[in-house]
Amino acid sequence: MKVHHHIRAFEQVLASYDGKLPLHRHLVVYFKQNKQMGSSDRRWASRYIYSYFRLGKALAELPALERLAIADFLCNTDLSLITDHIFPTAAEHVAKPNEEKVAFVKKQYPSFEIAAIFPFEAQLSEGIDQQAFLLSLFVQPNLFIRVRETHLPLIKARIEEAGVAVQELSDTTLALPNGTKLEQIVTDARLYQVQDLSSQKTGAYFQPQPYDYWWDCCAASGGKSLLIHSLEPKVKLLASDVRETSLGNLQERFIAAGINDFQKKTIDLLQNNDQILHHYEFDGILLDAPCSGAGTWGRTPEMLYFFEEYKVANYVKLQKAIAENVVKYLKPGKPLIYMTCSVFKQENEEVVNYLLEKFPLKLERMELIKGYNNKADSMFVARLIKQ
Ligand SMILES: C[S@@+](CC[C@H](N)C(=O)[O-])C[C@H]1O[C@@H](n2cnc3c(N)ncnc32)[C@H](O)[C@@H]1O
Repeated sequence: MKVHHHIRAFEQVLASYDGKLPLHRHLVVYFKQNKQMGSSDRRWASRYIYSYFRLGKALAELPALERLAIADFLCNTDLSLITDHIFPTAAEHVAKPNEEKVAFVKKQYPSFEIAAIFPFEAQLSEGIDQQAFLLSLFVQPNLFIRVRETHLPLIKARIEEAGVAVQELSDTTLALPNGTKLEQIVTDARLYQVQDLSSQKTGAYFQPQPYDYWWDCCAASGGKSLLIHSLEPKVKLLASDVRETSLGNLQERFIAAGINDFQKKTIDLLQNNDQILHHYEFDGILLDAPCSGAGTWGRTPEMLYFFEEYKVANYVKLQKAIAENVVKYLKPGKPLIYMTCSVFKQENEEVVNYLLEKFPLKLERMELIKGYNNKADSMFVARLIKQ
């Protein structure tokens, strides 16, 4: 029977995964090693394993298959063979709104609490609607791209011609269904950057001026560096990160975007860097800090499933230490932009409060940019001015 085939495929992929690699990378390797799986098998196995992790830590006492049947029901509007087999009473509710589906699960499984999906004691940042945030974890976020205002009509038209539902969210932002093979539709990679909606919105806090010298001190592969450059192409940039390989990707992305005038350096901000940086003074610093990533777990639900709360305190230590090491290179009157993709107050407002107490910084404004109503990530951003 086909359902047993589905069950076996799910159980095998679940057993193969230990949470160490990102799940999408693990699946690429797993499917390569399991060539007998056809495209339909791969699609179902991916759907099952992602849905399974979206249930986070809820109903942990149930056997994996029962949890999967519930999770797959909550995350999808069509019925899977496994849900139909294990949780048949759910069939008539599968296309209903999520609030109703949650209420239905609660009726069948009285121990089900939606808050148990994300059961951390650490508080959420100011302004987050906990219920809306939790429900958003059942939904895969969109793919967002940032484009030049002048290119937007052409790019949008091409995507529409390819039969893909595209939404125009601003003069420079388009939203597409996740999984869209954009590189096959818009073949010139210089015309767009993949960047989450909330991440794009942090740009409103940067306000660079022409010929300013900015430092993106946790640059990774350059998402924020490219954003600041698009806001002010005459900005001078130093991009650094502790990971050299990320800076290699950054360089490739910059060159692909036609940008050649930037510096990059491998710098560990937990060390004393006065030797390398003593003569540097910046007009602005972007500190997109390493964090729990809890605002992005809609994209990576495996992180939600495997996350252990003690790690929040470790990230906070790292965030404070990195901030301490960069503020001294900022000119007076100029901004430090502190950002995380976390929803935890400890990593956001509490780090900002610590910085305000410890350094001559003044808070201009801060915000938790909520992505959950737009099928996007959530990000925190604060603009602090050195006195
Ligand atoms: C949230 S990511 C940055 C994302 C990036 N700004 C973007 O927009 O794509 C945080 C980065 O901090 C870097 N990082 C972690 N510890 C660091 C350290 N001790 N010194 C410098 N960078 C560090 C990580 O390698 C990671 O690339």
